[in-house]
Amino acid sequence: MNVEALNGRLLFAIPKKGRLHERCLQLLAGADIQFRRSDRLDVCLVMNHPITLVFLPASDIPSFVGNGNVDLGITGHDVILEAKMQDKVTEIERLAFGKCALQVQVPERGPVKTVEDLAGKRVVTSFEVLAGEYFARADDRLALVGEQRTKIQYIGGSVEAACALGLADGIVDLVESGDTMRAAGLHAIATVMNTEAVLIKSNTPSRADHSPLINLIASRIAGVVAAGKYVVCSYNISREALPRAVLITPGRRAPTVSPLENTDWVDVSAMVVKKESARVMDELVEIGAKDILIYSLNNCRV
Ligand SMILES: Nc1ncnc2c1ncn2[C@@H]1O[C@H](COP(=O)(O)OP(=O)(O)OP(=O)(O)O)[C@@H](O)[C@H]1O
Ligand SMILES: O=P(O)(O)OC[C@H]1O[C@H](OP(=O)(O)OP(=O)(O)O)[C@H](O)[C@@H]1O
Ligand SMILES: [Mg+2]
Repeated sequence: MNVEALNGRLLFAIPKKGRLHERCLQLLAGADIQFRRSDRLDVCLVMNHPITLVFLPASDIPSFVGNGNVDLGITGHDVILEAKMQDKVTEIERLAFGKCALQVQVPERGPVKTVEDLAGKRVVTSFEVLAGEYFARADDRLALVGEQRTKIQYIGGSVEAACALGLADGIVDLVESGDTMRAAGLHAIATVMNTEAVLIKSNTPSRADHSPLINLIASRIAGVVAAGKYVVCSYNISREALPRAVLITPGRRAPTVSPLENTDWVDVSAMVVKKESARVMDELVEIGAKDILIYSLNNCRV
């Protein structure tokens, strides 16, 4: 890769592996950001925009973006706070994937039942900053000082094994389905924070002004995210029941209502949150709607 080739290009950091990688590639495809990544190469030119993609570990992306080495990035909200970069980056868009919770976990069959029981003991985590802040508050509440305070130890992975190995009395780690936690004989006793993947930009871009391109990419990505969250619901309803129907499907701005030829019925279509579409259909049936159809969206701009 020729360094010259990077000049003037927007640098966009993408997680190179892990839980966020595959979903990021889908998002780039949906936003029509085209590239060919040769084997193992972590820097790659986008063919149809003046953008260079940089593939990095998710936890390194906040500081690259925050320090202005990279203009734009996708990573977890959790690792932005862990890297203390929340004042150096702007979260442009929540991406609705990579959702999980950072939780305090202890052995299911053990003496520790609460955060207060665990305070002062040994906690192992990959999130030493967030866990440190959380337990510092607990220690302060309990007026623990010096050696009495919670001992936070960092390990890079497989944190869930720490209690069984005798390294820790509790851990702070991410939980999505809870399968990892349960398999390790642990259960959660508190939530430090909830997280999801976010699109971020640097507050101190160190190179050319890429604002128009950043806005274009952000708008395309927002469209792909919205298309995954909404469906279009269309149905026929009598004019008399229309006011009730509009309450059920208010749309994002307002529903589209078109008259049906030679009847006192109308055809209504509106965007509906995907997760709520079954309930919405039930309610429409109840007020006499007919021919209720749900369409999924490939892409949209809202
Ligand atoms: N089980 C999960 N479900 C949803 N999101 C997750 C999960 N685990 C991690 N994440 C999110 O993904 C981010 C990166 O974590 P991940 O474990 O995927 O990366 P990694 O540690 O670099 O990769 P790997 O674990 O494959 O070595 C986390 O900071 C969090 O925001
Ligand atoms: O609640 P669950 O659905 O089981 O997901 C939680 C697990 O996912 C992540 O691990 P990852 O797969 O990244 O492996 P790692 O521990 O090697 O990072 C996280 O560190 C938890 O261990
Ligand atoms: Mg991991």
